[in-house]
Amino acid sequence: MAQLLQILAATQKCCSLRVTFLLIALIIIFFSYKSYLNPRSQKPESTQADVNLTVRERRGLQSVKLSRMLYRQPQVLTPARKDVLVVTPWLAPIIWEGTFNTDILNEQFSLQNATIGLTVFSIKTYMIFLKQFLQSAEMYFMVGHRVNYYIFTDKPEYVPYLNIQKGRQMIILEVESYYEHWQDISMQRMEMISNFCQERFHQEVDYLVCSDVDMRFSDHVGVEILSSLFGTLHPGYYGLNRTDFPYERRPQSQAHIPEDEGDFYYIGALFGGSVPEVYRLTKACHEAIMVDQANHIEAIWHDESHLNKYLLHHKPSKVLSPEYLWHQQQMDHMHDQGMILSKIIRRKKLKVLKKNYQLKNCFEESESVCVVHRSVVSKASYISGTGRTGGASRHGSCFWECGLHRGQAPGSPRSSPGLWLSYSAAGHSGHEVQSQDPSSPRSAGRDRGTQAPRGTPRRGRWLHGARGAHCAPAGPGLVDTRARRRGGRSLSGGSGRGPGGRRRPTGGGRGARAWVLRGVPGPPGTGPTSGGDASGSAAAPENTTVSTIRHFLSKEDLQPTNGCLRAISQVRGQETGLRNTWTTDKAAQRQGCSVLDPLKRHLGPAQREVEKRLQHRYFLSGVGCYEAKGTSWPGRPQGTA
Ligand SMILES: CC(=O)N[C@H]1[C@@H](OP(=O)(O)OP(=O)(O)OC[C@H]2O[C@@H](n3ccc(=O)[nH]c3=O)[C@H](O)[C@@H]2O)O[C@H](CO)[C@H](O)[C@@H]1O
Ligand SMILES: [Mn+2]
Repeated sequence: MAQLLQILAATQKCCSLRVTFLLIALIIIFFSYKSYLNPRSQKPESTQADVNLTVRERRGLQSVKLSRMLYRQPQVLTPARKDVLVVTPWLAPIIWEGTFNTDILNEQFSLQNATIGLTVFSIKTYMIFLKQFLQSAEMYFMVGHRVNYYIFTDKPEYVPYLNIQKGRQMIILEVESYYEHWQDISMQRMEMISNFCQERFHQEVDYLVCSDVDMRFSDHVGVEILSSLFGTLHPGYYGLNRTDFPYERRPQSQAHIPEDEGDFYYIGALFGGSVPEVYRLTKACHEAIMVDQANHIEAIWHDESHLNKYLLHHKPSKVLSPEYLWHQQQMDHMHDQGMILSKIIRRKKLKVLKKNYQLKNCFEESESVCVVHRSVVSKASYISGTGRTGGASRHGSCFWECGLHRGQAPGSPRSSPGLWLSYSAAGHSGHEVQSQDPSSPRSAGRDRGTQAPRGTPRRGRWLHGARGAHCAPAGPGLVDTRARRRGGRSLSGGSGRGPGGRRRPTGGGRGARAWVLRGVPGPPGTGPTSGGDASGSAAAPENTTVSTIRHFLSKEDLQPTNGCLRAISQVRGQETGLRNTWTTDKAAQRQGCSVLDPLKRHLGPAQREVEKRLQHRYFLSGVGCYEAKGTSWPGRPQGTA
């Protein structure tokens, strides 16, 4: 009996031990499963570390450690989307919400240990869009993956300081834009991207995403978009016949596409792929642009036309649906398209910011860039783009003013009349006006925007000389890479040219100045993704966030009160007449579009002078210079079926 009791006790002990072990094992399994099931809940750095280990082990031909994922089985009899085309005839997926599993994609992508480069251009006044673009990218672009932002700008000192996430870098590439017209600047991107692919991208990143700057991310854009070559469907032309696409139709242009060809109409604002593919694309487009230039023809939609030609002959391996680029302003005027898309678009991932294409106002309040037009003569009155009057305006993270002033501009160290534009980060009430005497020889060249024939090399530059003190962006983690790069491998183009020296005739790449801002974990609440103030401006060094761009007009150019608007209308009329390619485009004319050219023939000497001296042509053309008959939306011909 005693023996029996002993055996029973031993069995019980053994059982309780087993139960304890079982419980511990269950707890371990539970926690590890939880994190497998929800990779997004993992910290990006721990995911990366894990993946790195896996990749290292695999590369060293050691054991492969693959994580276990649980997800819904693909339903072979239930298509993910029935309402839209999800694959092209050349078997490239068209990326629509509902067709992919982000967690699987993230996990698989992490195994590649790849870095993504996001190129964006903020040349001249387009700097106004950069902060919001970057802030939103920090929230939504490739979250959890390594990202290099490549910011091409002619004004590195105006690049906003942001606390970027760990594993990300902001690389400011100083390039000189020697073009007067926004169309040229837009096209010049092809050349610059191709140059920098050779120069550095191929060493630094695996994929490139090339984007406009006048946009903001409004939802997640992740690795689902990446492939060797991708383009994005233009929302304005979704579902139209190829004959209605605004391809370049003149056979004289390299971008020419005949009416019986074409798959889709791709938007110029978002494309990308692997570095070698993006290099091929941008190089081919740049070369085609150069041939066109030599033949005195400019494709109807500039780089976008050439992009469309390229993607027709080099089929992209992925196509992004219009969910990736929402253009509300255009949709408002393309009723049918808006109707079609509103039914099928589940998410709007990138939104084009509003630009005021009308003549009425200098600027318009857009989603979070608030712009106030101020006609200041004797009394300070403010007229906002939305019709509000009185006082300055603060909205979102930016504060903007534009207007005329006689006398002292806020914070101006000297009094001079002029049209000026200033911006400052939220939380900063002051203005910094960089004074420049309009009559000084230094300001007579580039800064004043004297007209030069297209492509003419120009002397002088913003960033050297007396204003050097303001030049280098400041801020924690910011490294001027010039020294390192000069000391490193040889750069075929040297360092460009010295102050006052001659610009290289090609546009950027070799020898450009660059600064790198590395993402470091900021104090809690300061990062844009940490749920705090999205402006991230609390720690911003003054020089990089508070800046002013000034434009000078002489007194006689401007009439009181409405002078600003009048001058702008005149310049715009002039510019439109000079530049808009629709005039010669029969297809556009057939669609009832014409160029707004009310003032071209009526320009007197004074107005010509204004036109000559306005260096903010870009800014104006950014505001808009088109008008189409029968619609208030200008821009493109209406693609009615
Ligand atoms: C949303 C969309 O449809 N975008 C395309 C469209 O016009 P957009 O009206 O969007 O062109 P845009 O004025 O935004 O110019 C394109 C880009 O060039 C850069 N930029 C331009 C001018 C300037 O002074 N400074 C500067 O930095 C900037 O990054 C800008 O986002 O057509 C262009 C060519 O006609 C391009 O193909 C754009 O990608
Ligand atoms: Mn744009």
